[in-house]
Amino acid sequence: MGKTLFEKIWEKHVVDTLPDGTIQLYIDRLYCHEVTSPQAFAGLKARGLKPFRPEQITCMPDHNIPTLNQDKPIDDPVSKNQVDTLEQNAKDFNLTYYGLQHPKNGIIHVVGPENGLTQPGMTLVCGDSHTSTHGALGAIAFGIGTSEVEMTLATQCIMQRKPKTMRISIDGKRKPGVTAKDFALYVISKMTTGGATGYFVEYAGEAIRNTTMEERLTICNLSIEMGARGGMIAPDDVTFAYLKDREFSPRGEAWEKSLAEWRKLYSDADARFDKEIVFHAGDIEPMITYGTNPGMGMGIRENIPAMEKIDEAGRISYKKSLDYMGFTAGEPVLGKKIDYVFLGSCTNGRIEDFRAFASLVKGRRKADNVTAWLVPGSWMVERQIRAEGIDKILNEAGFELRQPGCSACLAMNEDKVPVGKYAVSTSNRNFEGRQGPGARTILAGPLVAAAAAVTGCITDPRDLAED
Ligand SMILES: CC(C)[C@H](C(=O)O)[C@@H](O)C(=O)O
Ligand code: SF4
Repeated sequence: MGKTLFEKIWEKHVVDTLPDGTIQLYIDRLYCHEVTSPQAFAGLKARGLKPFRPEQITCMPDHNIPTLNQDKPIDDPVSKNQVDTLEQNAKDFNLTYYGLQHPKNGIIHVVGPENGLTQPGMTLVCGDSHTSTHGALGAIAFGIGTSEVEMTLATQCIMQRKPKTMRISIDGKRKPGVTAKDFALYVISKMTTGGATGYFVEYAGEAIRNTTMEERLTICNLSIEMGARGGMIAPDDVTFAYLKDREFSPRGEAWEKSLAEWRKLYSDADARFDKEIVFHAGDIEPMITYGTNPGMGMGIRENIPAMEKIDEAGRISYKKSLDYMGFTAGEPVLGKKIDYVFLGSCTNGRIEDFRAFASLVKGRRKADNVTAWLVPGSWMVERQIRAEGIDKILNEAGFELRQPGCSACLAMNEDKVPVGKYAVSTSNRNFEGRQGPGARTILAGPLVAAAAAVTGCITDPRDLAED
């Protein structure tokens, strides 16, 4: 029987199998950020250990950093301490560190791929659930806890149970105006937030094959929001073209050698998945969420599901969720006034997202009732925005660019949405309080965010495109 993409990579990385079936898995890359690494480094130090493979570890602060005045000391003492601690740990152990304002700093899940650190066939971990993003390049990438960060620092291995495999295919061609974020929100709305728990997902099908590399990163990023251990896409010419000549990509003869290996990374025709699911791209509309988890999503023109449509057991929490959002079951969300727009995060903070946003706001003006935070996912994205003149288009439309970081995605810095206010956000989580205490988050792709930013309310971007 053939092998799945997941199995091909997994099997190459198995070091040992314990009597109880637990696998000791070799890890090619460990990424560390400031939130989930301090105790891991402290544990390492307490045991007198050193990182086993320091050259395979990259550290950078991203969660706590301000998006203005990054040249000044961080005001918030807790944030400052976390960032300083990561810098000190990286220094103590001689690890690669991209600190504040370093040209390669940014959100770890944006920086890894764009520098060619993440490559097909790798195993890769980080103390962060959205590590699933890196699977877009055809790698096994997943989030781990802090004690596992410590284990990986010390041994470059991790103890894991082999997850089940699931293939989610999206067949056919997408409609105009539908983005990768819409694919992801659609899939999660159908799967629910627990629908892929225990599985490692491979995305396949015509509509996936026809995505750009950045779109694939968006899709894999959201895998965790349906409970999946990770998500991945078989590498192909799109992947290889993206990786060619990136700073840490192999070069010359090594590139050719890697390419020959990478071309073997696909699921064989007779490979068996534990679960197969098929969706049709033509069914997918621009999406928005109306509730307090990423599975509560719908086409932007639809009405919020009526109470009768909800299982009786779920009605109390459904009502609670809508109450938090200030929405009523059965009503449309289209036309609702909003207060904030956040373009950014490891989901939609890449150059293509800024291009998409700019394409729609070009020649229009930011709505007066909207505060907009446009936060590039990294300095590399920021530089490209300027090189392409996108910043000028944004400025002319009344928008300003901020400095890179996680920012309002989880509001660990000053970028907090005030209580009761609505934010259309291109990030990945709309949990209660995620963007600030009492903040109300509506998840969407960059085009829906742009349409909201210029109209001040929830607007179908296709209506503007037809103006
Ligand atoms: C802070 C970190 C542990 C967390 C995660 O694991 O995802 C964060 O990145 C998030 O998006 O909620
Ligand atoms: S951008 Fe958001 S989702 Fe991504 S790592 Fe940062 S906090 Fe987590």
